[in-house]
Parts: sequence; C-alpha cells; structure tokens
Amino acid sequence: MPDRRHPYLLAAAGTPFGRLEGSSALDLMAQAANAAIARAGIARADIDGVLCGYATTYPHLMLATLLGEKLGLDPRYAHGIQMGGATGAAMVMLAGELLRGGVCRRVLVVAGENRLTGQARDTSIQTLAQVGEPDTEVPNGASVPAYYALLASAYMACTGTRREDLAEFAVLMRRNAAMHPRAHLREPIDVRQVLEARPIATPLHLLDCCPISDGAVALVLSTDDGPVRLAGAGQAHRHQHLSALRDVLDTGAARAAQRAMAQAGVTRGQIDYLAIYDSFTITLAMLLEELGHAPRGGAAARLRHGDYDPDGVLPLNTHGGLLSFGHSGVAGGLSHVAEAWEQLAGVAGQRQIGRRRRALVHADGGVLSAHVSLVLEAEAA
Ligand SMILES: CC(=O)CC(=O)SCCNC(=O)CCNC(=O)[C@H](O)C(C)(C)COP(=O)(O)OP(=O)(O)OC[C@H]1O[C@@H](n2cnc3c(N)ncnc32)[C@H](O)[C@@H]1OP(=O)(O)O
Repeated sequence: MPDRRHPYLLAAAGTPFGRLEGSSALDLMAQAANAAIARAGIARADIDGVLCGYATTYPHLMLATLLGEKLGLDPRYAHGIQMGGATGAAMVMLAGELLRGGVCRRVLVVAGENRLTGQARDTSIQTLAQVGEPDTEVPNGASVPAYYALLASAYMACTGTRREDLAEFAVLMRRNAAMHPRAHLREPIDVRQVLEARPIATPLHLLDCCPISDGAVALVLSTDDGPVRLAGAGQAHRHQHLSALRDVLDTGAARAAQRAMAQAGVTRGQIDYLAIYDSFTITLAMLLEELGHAPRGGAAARLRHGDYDPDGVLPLNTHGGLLSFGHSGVAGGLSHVAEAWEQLAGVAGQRQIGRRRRALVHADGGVLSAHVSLVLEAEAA
C-alpha cells in the first residue's frame, strides 16, 4: 500500500518556452493547466485547489480565482502566490500541505507569463529590478544581473572560482536544452563563446544570464497514487537580496535542503537527480556548492568529470534549466519541478536518463534570498 501521508505529483505539463507572440499570461497558464489535467487523467470537476504564481505581465489581484473561472473549475481553495523565483517550488510545498491537512484532494499548481512579448524590453528588465529596495534601488535601475554580478565577484574572490568555470555550466545547460523540443535556446555553444559574449554586468556576460522567455508550466498534485511522491519540502529565509553579500557562503540554501531532506527521511547521499535554480551561471555554482553537491570552488571540476551529465552520477537540469530551457517568471522555476517529475516518472522521451529514485529540487527567490527545497521520490517500479 502506498504511504498515504505523502502527496503525489500526478502529472506535469507545459507550453513551449521562447517567443510566443499573441498569447496573454492567462492564455499560457490555461494551456499548461489543461495539458496537465489531461495528462493526470482526472476530471476537471475533481480539482478542488488552485495555486497560481503571480505574473508581472498580468498583475491581477484575483489571479487564482480568475484562472479557475477560465478553466471552468470550482475550487474550495484558491491562492495567488509571490516569492520571486522560489514561487513555483513554494506552491508545490503548499499544495503538499493542503493535501496532507485534508483541505484538498487534487490541487492544480500553475504559473506562466508572456514576459518576453508582453512587455517592452526595458520594462521587463526594470520589473526584475523590483527585488531591490523600493525607495532607493528601484528608481536607480539596478538590474537583477547587476545584483548577481556583485554576488559573483564576492563568491569568485572567496572560492577561486573563475569565469571559465562558470562558462562550463552555460555549455552544459545548452547541451541539455538541445534535447528538449520545447526549450527556448537550443543552438550549441562552447566555453569560448560564453567568455567572449558581450558583457552584461561584470563578471557576467550574456551567456552567463538566463534569457527572458514566454511560457507556462502546470502540475497536478493529489492524495491519489501517482508515479512520484512529494516526500519532503523545506524553506529558509535568511536575508533580503544584497545582505547576501555579507556571507556568500551561507545564503540559507543548505538549511532549506536540510529541512526538506529531514522531512523525507533521507540524506544527501541518497539524492540521485538534481534540479537546481540557475538564473545565472553563478547561481548554479553557488547553490551546488552550498548544498554540498560539490566542494567549495569545485562544482566545475565535478562538471568536467561528467558527474552532472545526463548519464553521470548526478544528472542536473536535464531540460536545460533557466539558462537555456528558458525563464518565464514563476514558470521558470516550476519547469525544474516538471522536468524532475518527467525523469522520475520515466516519461521524458528522448531525454530519459536511466531510472532515478530521488530528486532534490532547489529554487531561490530574489537574489539568493528566499530558498525552497523539495525532495521528490519515484514510486518503486
Ligand atoms: C528575481 C528572482 O526572484 C530570481 C530570479 O529568477 S533571477 C533571474 C531573473 N531574470 C533575469 O534577470 C533575466 C536576465 N536576462 C536579461 O535581463 C536579458 O536577457 C539580458 C540583459 C541578459 C540581455 O537582454 P538584451 O541586452 O536586452 O538582449 P536583447 O536585445 O533582448 O536580445 C538580443 C539577442 O540576444 C538574445 N538573448 C537575450 N538574452 C539572452 C541570454 N540571456 N542568453 C542568450 N541569448 C540571449 C536574444 O534572444 C536576442 O537574439 P536574436 O537577436 O537572435 O533575437
């Protein structure tokens, strides 16, 4: 008998990521939601919870209610949620709590944006600046890449990480995205191209940054048996963005992961798939090292050894991550959960890696400020 204390991920689905002219954020969310409900094989009337990530291109106060109406649902619980890049993982955690607590039996989790085509270029970049202090930083126009560049400089000085090391992560993410038919950026790149791309905010160059994409992702969680269980979830909120610079070696990521693994009753050594937030190459290197999946300054060495390859000991972001699959607001982080689900459920098609048992999903919001970790477990085949 399956363990009834754990919620299951019944299905995940999404739209392509990239330039999707003519679709509103709400249209994209509805497309992803309909695909996930169909894939879960349940009736629309069976959905009794809706969790919906905010959309900067559709700033509606009643987004979850509006989406439920558009989809023809009749939820007993609906909630719009905002936690930057960690929103997707936070919604999955909350869905788990609603299921464990008996509030709902089948929860739809959805996020989507037309962030590339639905806003002027400068508005998109300025919107992202709003993780800063509203009175001082936002009007001065500091961008999210600029914040992460400060983190990168501090971290590189502290650990000896070089630009060449970070570039390897951009190359791996692009190689993985080439295998995904719905990814935004699929052209192969090499380390030299990453190093020689135009500077955005030193030391980060264009290919060290995730793109701005359109796209949506949805999941259905339930107390019904499914192929993948949500075995654990944890959060940590240590500081608001720039205060991370005070201690780049302890952003709170490890604490969130420890809480998730403790709930799941597993140790780091039992994780065999990684889905790690990668808004920038530095984000990925820092998180891998803080989470203990590489020694400090040593993530690139593990990568060069092949450990993070799809056929390595610890496959990483096999859909191409935010850096290449794409980043469409909250849907970007939710795409990591969707990919982990596909891999654990064994339905990833041509990207399917060998059978994996347990994934750690980790997302951060703001500038490594809010952290959410999830442990997903495949039901034994
Ligand atoms: C905030 C949180 O809570 C946590 C987070 O998620 S942090 C991450 C949030 N997201 C971001 O900060 C987005 C980061 N990226 C950017 O701001 C922008 O992509 C950028 C500033 C790096 C580049 O923007 P830009 O200079 O305006 O480029 P733009 O003029 O739009 O595009 C020019 C070309 O480069 C491509 N391009 C743009 N960004 C790219 C990227 N990151 N990688 C590869 N190619 C890119 C475009 O597709 C375009 O190609 P074509 O000419 O073939 O169409």
